[in-house]
Amino acid sequence: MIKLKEEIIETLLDKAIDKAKTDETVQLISYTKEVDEINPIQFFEAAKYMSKDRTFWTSTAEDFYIVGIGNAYKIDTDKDRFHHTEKQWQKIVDKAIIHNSYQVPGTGLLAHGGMSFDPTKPKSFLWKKFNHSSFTIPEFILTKSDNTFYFTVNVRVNKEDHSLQLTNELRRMEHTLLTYTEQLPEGAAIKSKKEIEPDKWKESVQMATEQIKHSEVEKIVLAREMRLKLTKEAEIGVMLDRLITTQPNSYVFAIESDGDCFIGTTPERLVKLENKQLLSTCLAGTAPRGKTKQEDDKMSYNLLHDEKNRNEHEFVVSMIKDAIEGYCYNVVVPKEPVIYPLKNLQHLYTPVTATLKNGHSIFDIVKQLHPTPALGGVPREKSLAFIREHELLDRGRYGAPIGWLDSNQNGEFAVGIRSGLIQGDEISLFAGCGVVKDSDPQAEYEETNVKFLPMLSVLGEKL
Ligand SMILES: C=C(O[C@@H]1C=C(C(=O)O)C=C[C@H]1O)C(=O)O
Ligand SMILES: [Mg+2]
Repeated sequence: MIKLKEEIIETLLDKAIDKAKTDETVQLISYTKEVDEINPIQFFEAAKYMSKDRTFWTSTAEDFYIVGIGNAYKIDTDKDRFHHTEKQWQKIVDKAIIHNSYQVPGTGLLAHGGMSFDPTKPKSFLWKKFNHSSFTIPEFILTKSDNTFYFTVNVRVNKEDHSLQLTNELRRMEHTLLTYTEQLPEGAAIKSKKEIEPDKWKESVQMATEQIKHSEVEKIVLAREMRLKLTKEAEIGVMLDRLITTQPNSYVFAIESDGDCFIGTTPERLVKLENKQLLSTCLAGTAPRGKTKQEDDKMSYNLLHDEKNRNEHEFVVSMIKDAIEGYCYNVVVPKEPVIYPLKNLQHLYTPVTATLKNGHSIFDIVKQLHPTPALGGVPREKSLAFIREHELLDRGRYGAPIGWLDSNQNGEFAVGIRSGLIQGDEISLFAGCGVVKDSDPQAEYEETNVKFLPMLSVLGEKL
């Protein structure tokens, strides 16, 4: 195994401190080395008392993990978020001293974070700890890719720093993070559960169908909230661990912000970019899973041939295709969706592949795509206006882009659904569904119930 020699870190730090002295600026150093196998959940847990800013990301199908601890830099903004974040990020990348000999996507200097669903909506009390857009460059990152483990340190250096002192401090933190062996604590369970105004929500679905029948609006996604009280403070590590083992074909994510935590297990990829190759996903149209193989196959067949669900899905496909065409070439869209099976439900799925044109970034694509009709509606502005007026919820980060990007222009964003906001011993869960002209409020209500299950089940709810 190649390990970065400790002297190199010291040399890098010396170089950066000298530069900080001459330029009168703060320098950002990033160095990456390969380390022995380590469980990403343990790495996350090890930092429990070290930082209130931890980030967790995995794609369970690919066994790919990024876990971030602390922040070397934060790009936070409420206004003009794509432009501002991209400009800041580019500035940081241009000036940083990067030592990463691996070039593996998701290693080295990277930003991890997300945005709110609707930046025009004033922030409510529920989401007080989350800005409309916030990206962290973690101080310590563990990346697992192709069964290889990488440890990255991003450190800010100023002219008063001493390289030996800093090296010792970093070495101490590294030791704590990489050698933690405590068992996971006992998870919290559900003490009480409250659906927020379910009848009013069904009325809003009815109203949406009326609007769809009588105007040019064709689809509106409506979400609702369930508030849980737990037996003790939520154990984020335990929840992540359980989500990973129970949710195949999904992303499992967590973003902490000053003690609150947005957590979830979403199957919905917004965009993945690797060496200019782009993959986006249309995911809309839902059925439960069958109890037997035969019943399951029948439900898949019915979903694939159901006009209402195909309609819901098609809106997403045509929008994503239109949205990326100006930014990409070689856009390939299969003609028919296939089934995307999850533990508790199944979706219609169409993957879209393309090659990103030079001069564009993952932010350009996220900006174009969000919100897709899988979370907003058709047409975009009119459906958003309906949501703003009638939804009984501040979505905050629910349904919004969450993900990471590295300094080599790779990155991945998912849509933050099947998710919840943890606040100590309470959690708000969110679930929504695509309302079209022939939606039945009771059936949509039941669809949202199934979408709550992945999060409820890791808190001990028996299915
Ligand atoms: C809105 C959610 O999911 C979205 C709505 C779907 C639908 O209505 O069929 C399916 C997948 C997602 O695009 C959610 O899970 O909260
Ligand atoms: Mg649906």
